[in-house]
Order: sequence, then structure tokens, then C-alpha cells
Amino acid sequence: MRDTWKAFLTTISFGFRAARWHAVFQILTEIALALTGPLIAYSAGNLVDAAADSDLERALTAGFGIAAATGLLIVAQYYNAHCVFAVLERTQALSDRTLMRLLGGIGSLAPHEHPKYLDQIQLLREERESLAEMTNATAGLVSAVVGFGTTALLLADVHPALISLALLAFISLWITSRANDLAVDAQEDTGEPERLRRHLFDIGTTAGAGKELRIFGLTRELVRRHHQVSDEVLDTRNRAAWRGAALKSVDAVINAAGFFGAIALVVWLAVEGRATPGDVVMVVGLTIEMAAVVATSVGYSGDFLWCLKQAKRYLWLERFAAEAAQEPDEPVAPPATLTHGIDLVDVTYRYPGSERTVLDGVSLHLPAGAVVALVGENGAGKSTLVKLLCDFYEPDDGRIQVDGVDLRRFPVPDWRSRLTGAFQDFVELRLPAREAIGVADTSRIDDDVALRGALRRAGAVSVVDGLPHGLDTRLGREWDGGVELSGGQWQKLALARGLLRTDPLLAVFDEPTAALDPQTEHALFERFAAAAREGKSRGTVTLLVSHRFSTVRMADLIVVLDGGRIREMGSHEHLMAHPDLYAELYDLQSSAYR
Ligand SMILES: Nc1ncnc2c1ncn2[C@@H]1O[C@H](COP(=O)(O)OP(=O)(O)OP(=O)(O)O)[C@@H](O)[C@H]1O
Repeated sequence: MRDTWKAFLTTISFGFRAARWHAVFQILTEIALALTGPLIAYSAGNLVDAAADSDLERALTAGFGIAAATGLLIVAQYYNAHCVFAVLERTQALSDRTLMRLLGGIGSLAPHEHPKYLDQIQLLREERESLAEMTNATAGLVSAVVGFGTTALLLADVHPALISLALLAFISLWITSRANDLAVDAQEDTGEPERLRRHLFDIGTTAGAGKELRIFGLTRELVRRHHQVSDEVLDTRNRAAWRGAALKSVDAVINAAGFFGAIALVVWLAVEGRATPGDVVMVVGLTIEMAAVVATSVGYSGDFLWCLKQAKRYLWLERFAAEAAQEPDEPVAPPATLTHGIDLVDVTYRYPGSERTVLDGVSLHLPAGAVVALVGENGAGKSTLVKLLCDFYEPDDGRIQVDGVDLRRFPVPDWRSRLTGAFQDFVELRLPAREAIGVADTSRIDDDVALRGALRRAGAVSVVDGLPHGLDTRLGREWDGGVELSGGQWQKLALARGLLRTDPLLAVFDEPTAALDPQTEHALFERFAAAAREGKSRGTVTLLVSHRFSTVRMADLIVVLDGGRIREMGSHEHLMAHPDLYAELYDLQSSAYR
């Protein structure tokens, strides 16, 4: 219960933080709207009685009441609609930013290996609008309670038995929410085929899949499958809709009987002289109002419960992120420079949920200032080793030491600020070119000299020089005036980003040049090595992962991984002089180029 309450308060606070006055006004206008129906019914009753009694003053007051309520209805509707959208839009933006901060702030990548975590995150991302809709759902419920209470009080004032109409409203509420549950269940049951239907539509209509679609003539097959899966989805939903409609029909009959009973009662009271003609008119108006209140409260209570479900999921993420962000027991800052280097001592690693040992007792010294190449066949464990060094995952056994200090003692953001690198699965940052590079060190985002230096080191000067506005060109064809880049050009900019930081302790380049030709890669790696040797005083360890042996040979140290273990290591000359896997693969590649 405490969690539910906390989840509610946390998400409703989004609305009040994002658009405080709009949220207050939204609730006030909802209450005003809820009062107008009963007020009009009450005034109409008074008007009839005043006319019957020829009481002009009372008739005019009642007429004024109707006019005022109608005016209030129009004004409140207008402002309410404005507030609803303002709160929704601003809250959505705020909750999106909060989610970005929470998800991006989790230092480790390990949670991404857990299907349960991924499911929760996927649902949070898909349904994140619900976080923003809490204010709307709450305001709707408040208005339903006010409308229901006022209507019930006025009915009870005519005759206590009329309160049974309010009880009928609860039955109606239950039946309608059952009918809605049927629809929601059908939606959940058809979640997977619905995703498939959307996926088929997406690949059938987007440019990315266009080439293969045409070469393999897939359109016919995609359309057939879309048809099949649509039938599955729509049949299930249709059946639920019919059953829902049947339930609602029962509800309609119960309600009609209830309304008839209420009207018959008040007419009988009038005939008996215990109620006025105005009471009859008012009760008719209030029964209609009660039906409207029930209909809206069913919708709002469904929305509210749904929002609450998302809110609990959000709370879970908030706690998860807080736990993940805990400081090490005895934190120390990373050293300003490396003197000894980085050591892996008996490091063993298995991915969460997997039995397979990906790194098996790896012990390795990466000397300060050295250029180290990691090679090995696909799946040997090279990228995993890189990820452990970046502290994306922690070893299951063994330790990593930086100048003799256990990596776990560095607060994660401090260690990350002393890393740099580029990866095969780089990000295409669709921003102005200067920002796409400068995000690696935002203090120098406007420093053209620094940005051009990084571009030069990455061999990417020609990419930017070829852009219409140089560094200020917007990248991405989806923007007005934006320019699209080729795969290799995007990769070169990612490299420039990785080469902007000037004081890293560890620079990792995990196949960052896979989209480039071998000559360009070779020239680039030579430049990295030269830069690394120039900056030797800082002791930066430069770690390269590549499958191209012509590139790898210039490294100071080559480490050959095989099945998660170190098979051999040494300089190119050493490894060639003691032939094993490296010499075999090297000869294989060089003979292919001859
Ligand atoms: N996220 C993951 N979850 C589970 N297993 C993984 C994950 N990533 C990699 N593996 C497994 O770990 C092993 C080592 O993968 P890794 O990516 O480190 O190899 P690699 O040497 O970099 O390969 P490649 O040259 O193909 O990039 C592989 O068998 C792979 O299937």
C-alpha cells in the first residue's frame, strides 16, 4: 500500500512540477464541470416550481442559475481542454527526460542481459505516456466523485429511496469495468501478433528494408502474412468487443429500469402531493447526469489504475538506478597519469543468465603508454574484455587493477571520464557536426582548433570539409538542410569523437574502422599509435581490436585470445618467430592479399 501511495505521489508530482498552475487549473475546471450538470437540473426544477407558483423573482433566480451554469460549462470546457494538453505535453517531456536520465545513468550494462529487466524497460518505454497521464486521470476521478456526490445529495433530498439510483451506479460501474477488462485482456492476448503486424508493416514501407524487399520480391509474402496476423488480432478483439457489448446491454437494461423506477417514484410522490413538478424535472435531469458520471468514472478509474501500474514500474526503475549508482566502499580517484599500467589478474566472466565462461582466468599486463592489439576469432572474448575494462561489467572472479588500484574503487563516472574510444556499433549522432564530435568533451564543443585536431587524428578532415557549412552542418537527411553521410563517414566522425579527449588513461578502439577499407584503417591505426607514443608521458594505454593483421602488426604488444583464454602474446616479430595461431592467421591473410 505504501508503495502504491508513493508511486501515485511520484507520478502526480511530474504533472505539478512540469506545469504547476495548469495542473491546479485543470483540477479546478474539472470540479466546475462536474458541478454544472447538477446545478442545471436543480435550477430547472426551481424554474418549473416558480412558474407554477407565478413567483417571478424565484423564476428569474433559477433562470440566472441555468444561464450561469451554462456559461461556466462553456468557459470551463475551453480552459480545461487547454490545461489538459498543456499538462500532458509538458509532463510527457519531463517524464521522458527523467527516464533518459535514469536509464542512461545506470553505469553497468549488466542489467541489459536480464530478460526481466529488458521487459520492464520495454514496457516503461512503450507506455511512458501513462506517467504523464496521472494528473489527467486523477483530475477526472476527482470530478467524477464531486459530480456523483452532488447528484446523490440532490436526489436524496427529494426522497431517500432515490439514493438507490446511486447504488445502481456502482453496479453499472462494475459491469462497465468488466466489459473494459475484456477489451484490455484481448489487447494483451494479441500483444505479440500485433507487434508482428506492425513489424511487417514497417519493413514493408520503410526505406531501410527497401533493397532486400525488392531483390527477394518479399512484398507479396509480407502482405499475405500481414493479412493472416491481422485476422488473428482482429478476430480476438472482435469477440471481446461483442462480449463487452452484451454486458453493456445488460447494464443498459438495469439502468433503464432504475431510471424508470426513479421517475415513477418521483411522479407518484408528486401525485401524492409530496413532491413538486420541479422535483420531477430535477430528478429526470439528475438521472441523466448520473449516467454520464458513471460513464466517465469508468473510463477515468481504468486510466488511473493503468497509470498506477506504470508508476510502480517507474518506482522500481528509480530504486534500481539508485542501487546501481552506489559509491564504492573506499572510493579513490583514478590517477592523473599511469606509471605502471593496467593489470587483469585471473579474470573470469560469464554473461548474466549464461552458463558459458566467456573469459577464463585471463591474466594480462597492459603496460602504461603501450599500444596493445587484441586479436582472435569471432567469439573469442575480445569485446567482452574491452567491456570489462570500461567497467560496463564486473568480473565474476579475479580483478582489474589500474596502477595497482582495484578498478572497483573508482566511482564509475570518474573512471569513465578518463576513458575514450570508438566502437564498431557506434552511434550516428544526428546533430550539427561540431556537436556530434564535441559531445565527447562539451567544454570544447565550440573550440574549432580542438575539433579539427580530433578530425585530423581520425582522418576525417575531408568528411567535414565536404559539408556545405563545415562543422556547423546539420547531419541527417531528416532535418531541413541536413546532410546524410555514408556508413564510413559516420564511422570516421565517431572516431573523431573518440579522439577528442586529450587525457585518457585508457583508449579503446573496438573494431571502430570496420566500415573503412584496409588501407584507410592501416593509416589510421598508424596515426593512433604515433599519437599514443607521443603522449607516452601520460601513460595512456591504447587498446585496439581488429581482424586485420596488417594493421595489428604495428602494436607494441599483440594478445591472441582463443576461446576466452590467452593463447599467446608478444610483439609481431616474437609471434612470427614462434609460430602458432597468430602466425597462421597472419599468413592466411597476407597470402589472400598477395
Ligand atoms: N550480451 C551478451 N550476452 C551473452 N553472451 C554474450 C553477449 N555478448 C557476447 N556474448 C558471448 O560471449 C562470447 C564472446 O563474445 P565477444 O563479443 O566478446 O567476442 P569477440 O571476440 O569480440 O567476437 P567478434 O570478433 O565477433 O566481435 C561469444 O560467444 C558471445 O556469444
